[in-house]
Amino acid sequence: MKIALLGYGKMGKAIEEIAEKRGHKIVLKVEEDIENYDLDNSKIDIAIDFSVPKAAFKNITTCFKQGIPVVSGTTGWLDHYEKAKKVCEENNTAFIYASNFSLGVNVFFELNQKLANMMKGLEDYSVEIEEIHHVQKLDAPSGTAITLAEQIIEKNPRVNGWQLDDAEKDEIPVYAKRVEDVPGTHTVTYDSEIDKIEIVHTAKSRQGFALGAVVAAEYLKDKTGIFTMKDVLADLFQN
Ligand SMILES: NC(=O)C1=CN([C@@H]2O[C@H](COP(=O)(O)OP(=O)(O)OC[C@H]3O[C@@H](n4cnc5c(N)ncnc54)[C@H](OP(=O)(O)O)[C@@H]3O)[C@@H](O)[C@H]2O)C=CC1
Ligand SMILES: O=C(O)C1=N[C@H](C(=O)O)C[C@H](O)C1
Repeated sequence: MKIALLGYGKMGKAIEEIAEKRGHKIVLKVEEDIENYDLDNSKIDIAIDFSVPKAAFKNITTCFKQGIPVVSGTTGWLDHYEKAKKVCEENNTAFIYASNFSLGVNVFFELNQKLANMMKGLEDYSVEIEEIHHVQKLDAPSGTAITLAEQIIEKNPRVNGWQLDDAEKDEIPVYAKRVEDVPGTHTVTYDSEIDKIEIVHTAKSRQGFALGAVVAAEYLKDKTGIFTMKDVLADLFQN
């Protein structure tokens, strides 16, 4: 595949390494906030966007308007997700967004939903989420923590929302910590007077995120429509 990397920071570089190992070619690297770059759809099969929250929507929709499918992992821009989907559909191309492309985190998401379903009737337990990331991270809480919170809200009718730090009784408090060099740790805790249940995912490097994004790009390349990591994993486990 000929890949355009929109964002060539920590993740862009990790994706380049894995994509090249899997036989793909990086044909464009957009490293910073530049106004115009050459998106020639005859030279690009797919774009992978890991940039910054304020640039993601423009990067993604510029590709769609050229008929280029997009894998996006940039977090902190999701207020515009529905609009991005519309532009994708209008231009008959393809899109996958995931707050976390790591295969391990996607298993963790399944676990979180199952646990939320089991805990919804147990009123003595409160629930909270903690995420820890490196100090350069621009957004808080992480996209992954928001996905975890949304999954719990969907399963548990006693929970009506989430808040960073101070939450109301019917909301999930989400705590965001910033520590040098941490790639990403997420913990969901259910606590009662009697005991505590915790599930934790600890990324040891950025390799898992990068591999998942390249696998998603391989899945998306010749498709049309809006997909999620659930589709990618279903395809992976089938083959
Ligand atoms: N979904 C997932 O699995 C994961 C998602 N992420 C998310 O990916 C994003 C990138 O993370 P990370 O690589 O660590 O961050 P970095 O800051 O290391 O990289 C982002 C890069 O994007 C560049 N950039 C700025 N403006 C633009 C623009 N308009 N177009 C293209 N690139 C631009 C930045 O340049 P400059 O420094 O000059 O501003 C920087 O080099 C974040 O939102 C993060 O949360 C991260 C890991 C996994
Ligand atoms: O910025 C990061 O580094 C990460 N961002 C994603 C998020 O916001 O959830 C995914 C991962 O945790 C690393």
